[in-house]
Order: sequence, then structure tokens, then C-alpha cells
Amino acid sequence: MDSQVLILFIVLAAVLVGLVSLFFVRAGRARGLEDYPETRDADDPAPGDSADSASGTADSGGSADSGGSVALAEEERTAAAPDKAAEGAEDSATAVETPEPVAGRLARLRARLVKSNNVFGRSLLALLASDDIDEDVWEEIEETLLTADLGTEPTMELVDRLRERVKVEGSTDPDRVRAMLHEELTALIDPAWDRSLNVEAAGRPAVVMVVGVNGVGKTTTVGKLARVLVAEDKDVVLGAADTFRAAAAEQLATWGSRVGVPTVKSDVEGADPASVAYDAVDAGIEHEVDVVMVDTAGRLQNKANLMDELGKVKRVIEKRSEVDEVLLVLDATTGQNGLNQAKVFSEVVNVTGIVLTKLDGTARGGIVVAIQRQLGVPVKLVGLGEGPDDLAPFDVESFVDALLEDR
Ligand SMILES: Nc1nc2c(ncn2[C@@H]2O[C@H](COP(=O)(O)OP(=O)(O)OP(=O)(O)O)[C@@H](O)[C@H]2O)c(=O)[nH]1
Repeated sequence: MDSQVLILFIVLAAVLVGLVSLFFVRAGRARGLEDYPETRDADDPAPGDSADSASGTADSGGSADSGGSVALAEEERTAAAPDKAAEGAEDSATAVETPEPVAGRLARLRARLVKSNNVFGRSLLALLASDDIDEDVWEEIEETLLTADLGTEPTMELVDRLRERVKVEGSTDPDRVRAMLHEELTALIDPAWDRSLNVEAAGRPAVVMVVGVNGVGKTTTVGKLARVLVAEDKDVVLGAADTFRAAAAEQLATWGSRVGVPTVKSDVEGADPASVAYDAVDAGIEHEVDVVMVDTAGRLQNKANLMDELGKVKRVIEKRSEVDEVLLVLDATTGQNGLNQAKVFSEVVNVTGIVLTKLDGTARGGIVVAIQRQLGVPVKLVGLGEGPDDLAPFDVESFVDALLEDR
């Protein structure tokens, strides 16, 4: 009799434990990414970690390589966006910023573009406004375009076409010549490119990788872009695969937390970046977010081992998901040097879009043309300042308008 009571008691206890754990699992799922475990042990494979990643190949991803645990930053777990947060997180959600809507950003930032390209536009228009555009004037025009980093071939093309039109139309009316210049510059920059970001993927998160040399503004761009996506009501996860620089992951997590976006990062300095990237994508898939953005460490294009590592980061992500967009960040102030970077990065990770940063600090806007020509990849975004909302979609008309604005 005693033993029957004991068995009954054990069975009842087991049923009770089962019910309680089921409740917690469901509640956890309903709460979403903010309940992602704070740390995941290095030896504990990431959920959905592929067989490949565990196989120990050179390209393998997953937590086993990360050299430590992967954690969501403390801030982002407490600063989830209001509509995505657990009910109990409402208080902390009040601290989350509302990013500026994307529409009209370039209009706001136009003054900066105008200011920095003042010399370019003014001297071109002044030259073209002369009654008699002789050989010397055409040469000066050429020089101005070259100084603006338009590149030799596009400069020659532009000058030839303008010369031809001025000759054929026989007009030196400044307004007319200015309109011709506007048309020719627009044609050179080419409005036909598809400049939309690939941030929609059916049935899984879109994956965006951000690459480039040191200090060009990668982390800042990921942060600003997270704001753009949040403003468009997307769920985003950031992956801090810049494991070289100790402060980089924190910097990224801070950007994310400002708009309630979580960051997957390693708490071990020098951890395998491919592993962190894999974990970020994995977390994004598991929590059914819209976009995972992976920030990578700055690397010189002539360091073969670092470029190999970047290739590996992409290949490891691809074990878990397609990579939809590879954004190469270029600093506009570095001029033609950006072209070499673009070429090498493109060979390694198949760049799909350019982000041109620091365009607020240079009159070398012509680099847009040179890059697109050489690379066959469109400029999709421009950085026009250090402020959180100083990133705008690249729009050809507004760009040329700003270059040739009356001052
Ligand atoms: N003026 C201006 N500054 C910018 C722009 N974008 C980024 N910056 C600044 O450029 C500096 C470097 O930016 P980061 O985002 O840290 O650059 P990074 O490429 O991630 O750097 P590493 O990780 O060291 O390679 C920071 O001071 C940014 O504020 C921009 O569009 N305009």
C-alpha cells in the first residue's frame, strides 16, 4: 500500500513539473528576443547550429569557435522597442528613442552637402557662365571635375558631351548651360540603378553584412541603419562581429539600445568573428526578426589574412542563411583610394551596395560616379554627419541639385 502511494505521489509530481515547465517555455517564446539567454556557453552549441559548424572544418561557425560566450548586451534586454517588448518591460521602453522618418532626410541634410560641395558647384557654374567658353575654360572645367574625384574617363565624357551640346545649341545662357550640366551629371551618376536595400526576405530574416577598412564609419553606419529600419517598423538584431577592437561591440550595443534593438556579441576579446556573426543570424532566425545586421572589423584590403577572414565570416553565415546585402562603407574624403578598397572587398565578399560616409566633409562628391563605374555597384546610402539620423538614401536628383545649388 505504502509503495502504491509513493508511486502515485511521484507520478503526480512529474505531471506537475511538466506542466510548470511547459508554462515557462511558452511564456519565454511569447516574450521574444529580450529573453534570449544572457550568456551562452562556448561549449553549448547555438540553437540550430549546423552539423558543418560542429565538424571542425576551417570554415566552421557556431559557438564552439567563439572562444567564449555570446551575450546580448545588458542595455538592449532592458530597452526593447515598445511593440516588441514583454509586458513587464514597458518602463524601460520609455527610454527608447524614436528615429527620424527616412522620407525627407536628404532634404534636411542637403544644406551640408551643398556646403561641402560649394567650391565644386560654384566654380563649375562660374566657368560655364562665361560668355565665351574657350579652350582654357574647358580645361579648367576638366580640372574642377577631376579635383572632385569624378575620375578621368567620366570627366572626359562629361566635358565632351557638354562641349558638343553648347556647340550644337549655340547657347551660352547660364541657365541653359546649367540645365545641361545638371542633365549630364545626372546621366553619369545614372538614376537607373536599383538603390533599394535588400532587407526583405521571405520566411526568414534578411541578412546584411557591413564591411570596409578601419575608421570609415562601419559601426556608425550599422547604428544609423538600425534606426532607419526601426523607423520602418522592422524587428532588427545586430551582430558585433568586430571582435578586434574591445570597444566596438559596446559601441554597437549602445547604438542598438537607443532604439531598442538587441546586439549579439562575444564577451571574449578576440573571439572568432565568424562565430559571433553565425550566432547573430541564428538568434535572428530563432526569434523571427526581419533583419540581422552584422558589423565587421575594419581591415586593410592589402592584408590577405584579414581579407580571408572576412570571406570566412560570410561563408559561415551562409551555413545558416543567405546573405542578402553586403554593404561596403567608403570614406568619401579618401577619394580615389576608395576605389582600390572597393575592388578588393568586392572580390572577397561580392559587395552589393556602397555606403559613402563623411560626404559632409568633402567637395569630392564625384567619387560616387567613379565607384559605380569601376565596381558596377550602386551607391545606396550616404553619411552626412555624425548625428544618429545623418544617414540618407542616395537619391541622384537631390544629389545633383545639391551639387549645383545656387548660393
Ligand atoms: N562627419 C562624419 N563623420 C562620420 C560619418 N560616419 C561616421 N563618422 C565618424 O567616423 C568615425 C569612425 O566611425 P566608426 O563607425 O567607429 O568607424 P568604423 O569603420 O566602425 O571603425 P573601425 O571599427 O575602427 O574600423 C566616428 O567618429 C564617426 O562619428 C559621416 O557620415 N560624417
